Amino acid sequence: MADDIMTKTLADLGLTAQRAREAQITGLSVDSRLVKPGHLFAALPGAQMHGGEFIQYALRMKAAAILTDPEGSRIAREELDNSDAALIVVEDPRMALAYAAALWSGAQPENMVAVTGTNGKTSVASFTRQIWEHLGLQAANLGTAGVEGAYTAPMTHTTPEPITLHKLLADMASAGITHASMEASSHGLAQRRLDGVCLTAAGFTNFTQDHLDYHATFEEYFHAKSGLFRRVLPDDGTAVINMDDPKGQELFDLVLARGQHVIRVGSRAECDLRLLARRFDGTGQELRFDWLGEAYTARLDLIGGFQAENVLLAAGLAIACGAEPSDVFETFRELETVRGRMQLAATRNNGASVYVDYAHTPDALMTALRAIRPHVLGRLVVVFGAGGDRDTSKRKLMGEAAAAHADVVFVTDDNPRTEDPDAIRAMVMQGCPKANNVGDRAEAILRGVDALGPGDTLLIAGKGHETGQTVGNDVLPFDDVEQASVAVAALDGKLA
Ligand SMILES: CC(=O)N[C@H]1[C@@H](OP(=O)(O)OP(=O)(O)OC[C@H]2O[C@@H](n3ccc(=O)[nH]c3=O)[C@H](O)[C@@H]2O)O[C@H](CO)[C@@H](O)[C@@H]1O[C@H](C)C(=O)N[C@@H](C)C(=O)N[C@H](CCC(=O)O)C(=O)O
Ligand SMILES: Nc1ncnc2c1ncn2[C@@H]1O[C@H](COP(=O)(O)OP(=O)(O)OP(=O)(O)O)[C@@H](O)[C@H]1O
Ligand SMILES: N[C@H](CCC[C@H](N)C(=O)O)C(=O)O
Ligand SMILES: [Mg+2]
Repeated sequence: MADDIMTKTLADLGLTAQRAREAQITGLSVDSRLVKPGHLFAALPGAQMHGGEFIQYALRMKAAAILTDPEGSRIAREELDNSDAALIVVEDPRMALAYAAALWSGAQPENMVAVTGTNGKTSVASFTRQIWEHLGLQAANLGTAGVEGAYTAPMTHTTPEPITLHKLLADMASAGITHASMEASSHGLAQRRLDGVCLTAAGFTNFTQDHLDYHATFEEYFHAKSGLFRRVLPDDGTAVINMDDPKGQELFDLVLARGQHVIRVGSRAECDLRLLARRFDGTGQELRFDWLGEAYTARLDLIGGFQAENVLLAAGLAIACGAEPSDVFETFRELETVRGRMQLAATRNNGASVYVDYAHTPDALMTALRAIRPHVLGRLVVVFGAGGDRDTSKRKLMGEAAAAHADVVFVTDDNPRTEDPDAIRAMVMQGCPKANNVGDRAEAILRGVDALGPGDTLLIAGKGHETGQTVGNDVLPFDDVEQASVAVAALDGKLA
């Protein structure tokens, strides 16, 4: 059975070697530690170092080809000169790798859509998949929470690097998945991870602060996101844009200049899918909207106005892939909240509710608190923290958002990673000096639940679906939904 190992030539992978050397490629890798004999090793320019530094190790592991940029080939000139391996030097090796990975793995689900934006990617990708499922299609979504739907698999990244991504897409296609929605993170876009994906449509949710640890400026962060429309979405693709976001118009102008199709979503008069009115109640909301001037009403069993925006964007993506609009709108009442996004986690004996949400940016925290407010009769309590080894400038802003939009605030730990948790909380507290500072997250949740009287609501923000607390390099089991039940059980004498 050893001879069933797949091999491809460089030409099969769309690559041309210098010095006209050919090679039979047995696999692709970006990490020298994973190179096997016959692999193509992509030596990429990194944030910490240049992958060119590792070409010597890849050659020692018998890599058959090296893909890199002029800098990488300069770093390893001597080793490359003394080697038989084929050498491919291009200006953008990440882009070349993305296409090579697509050609290596072959198949993708026929209808692929991607969604970018600071907040809402996972939610939109999930709602799109749920709409497709209700229309009887074989569908999956992939991103922060792994692959979900008619095909499931764990994932370690929101947008995995291309070798992993295309292996997954090929496996999904061969399992019969015809429709897939994926998240395009700004890291993924900046690093060309999804450039080899054949998109039918691409969606934009919103643009606010996050990841300023990775992107040097706001402009660079937006430039990475807009790459989905400038570069990845083909000329005949459809852009689905939330026009309520201030960046919506800029993207609309961009896709119009490229001649792509566009579906505008939002509450503004020019929108194709336009939200006209909504009414909130205890368990969800009623919507009135129109599609190209024709009016519809629908019920959503989802908490929070922003969920309606996410659902309409998902509807736009499904329509862009050919679904009948009125059939799409019929599915709205069936849509379920994404795990850890405005999820009702527990209810106290006095009727007070506890929600878990993944808000981990200043804007998301404000949005989540404002979204819950119309459902709250009494006080709104929040428990949240900010992640370690991540954008430090968002911490104080998150504190300010909590102080401005909640009545009682508990600042706690959220994945301190390798940072000092006390120092992270101190930075958050600068934005909400009157808050309670409780490092232990379980204790903070217990105290948050204890503070709830009749009509009050607690929002536990920041970890959503996560099942661990990362302290140093250890991941300790921790689940906000579970902790909410434990706290309610302890205080109200219920079984957890
Ligand atoms: C910050 C970031 O995105 N880093 C990615 C980047 O690594 P880097 O530029 O830092 O790499 P480096 O350490 O400088 O090394 C340069 C090159 O040498 C290679 N190398 C390194 C060491 C070695 O022994 N041998 C070797 O070959 C590395 O694989 C790399 O290709 O390029 C690597 C190869 O493509 C990625 O694996 C790596 O993702 C890391 C694992 C990561 O954690 N990324 C996170 C931040 C991320 O992408 N997150 C987003 C979601 C963000 C969000 O929306 O919240 C995501 O899509 O998941
Ligand atoms: N349309 C929206 N506008 C503003 N905030 C939103 C919106 N949708 C979701 N949020 C907030 O952002 C949080 C994260 O939502 P979601 O996981 O869908 O976003 P994401 O873009 O996938 O995040 P990540 O960058 O971590 O992958 C939610 O828990 C909610 O608080
Ligand atoms: N994908 C995001 C998730 C952040 C979630 C929050 N719980 C944190 O750890 O900061 C990140 O890695 O920045
Ligand atoms: Mg996500």
